[in-house]
Amino acid sequence: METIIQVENVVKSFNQGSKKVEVLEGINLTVQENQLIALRGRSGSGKTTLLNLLGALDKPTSGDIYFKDKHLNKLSEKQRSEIRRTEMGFVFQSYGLVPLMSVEENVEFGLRIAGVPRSEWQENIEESLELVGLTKRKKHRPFELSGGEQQRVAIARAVAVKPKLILADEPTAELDSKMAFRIIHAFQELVKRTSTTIIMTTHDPGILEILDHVYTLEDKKIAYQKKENII
Ligand SMILES: Nc1ncnc2c1ncn2[C@@H]1O[C@H](COP(=O)(O)OP(=O)(O)OP(=O)(O)O)[C@@H](O)[C@H]1O
Repeated sequence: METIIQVENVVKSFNQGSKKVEVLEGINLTVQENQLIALRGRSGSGKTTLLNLLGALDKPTSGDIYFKDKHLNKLSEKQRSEIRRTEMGFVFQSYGLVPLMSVEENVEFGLRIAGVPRSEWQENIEESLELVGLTKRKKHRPFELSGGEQQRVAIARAVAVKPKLILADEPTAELDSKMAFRIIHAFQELVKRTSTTIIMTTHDPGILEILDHVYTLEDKKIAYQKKENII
């Protein structure tokens, strides 16, 4: 099994006014490919901060993060952006959809910038829109959709690329529970069928219960949660 993410002694602090606030302190984490991982923790515990570091959107104050064999902190901004574009998918709270593009064009745009061969676009678009239940809305533009539907477009856009790593910040937050489980099952299928790894944050006890790998951020540290202690 290939290690996709290796985090070693990562510390992250922010300057808030004249104060330096430490959010993460000595984080160590190894993630293998083909895993679906949930990250939980109370509001403000640093979940988004950690996802930003794993996705090379931000740099740790100290410590090392490796994506496959690449030391993320040592890469140039251009190299980091190239990795984000071609090997990672993001489902973040501001969905980053292009307002002038329809649902299917937004997904297609994701495939284009990730460098997926054009011959695969149509099938990937159809498959990913079907997964999130938006086939019938594919001609609509984001402003015609609800928050939950926009969230599902962002999920389809990430899933369509089948990247090495998907980072998803509360991807099911705005969905009803039936749709939330549908998305989680789609994630489970994706990690089973392709070499994708998914790291998602969630507070939802029903979702935490069905996932095999749950990590908790608490007191600036991360801990692996044994299945029987999750809820
Ligand atoms: N750019 C920043 N500058 C200053 N402080 C920041 C910055 N980003 C995050 N923080 C602080 O870091 C802490 C952790 O924030 P983060 O968003 O990672 O938490 P979270 O666990 O994702 O919370 P939530 O569940 O509410 O989304 C918070 O106290 C926040 O104010």
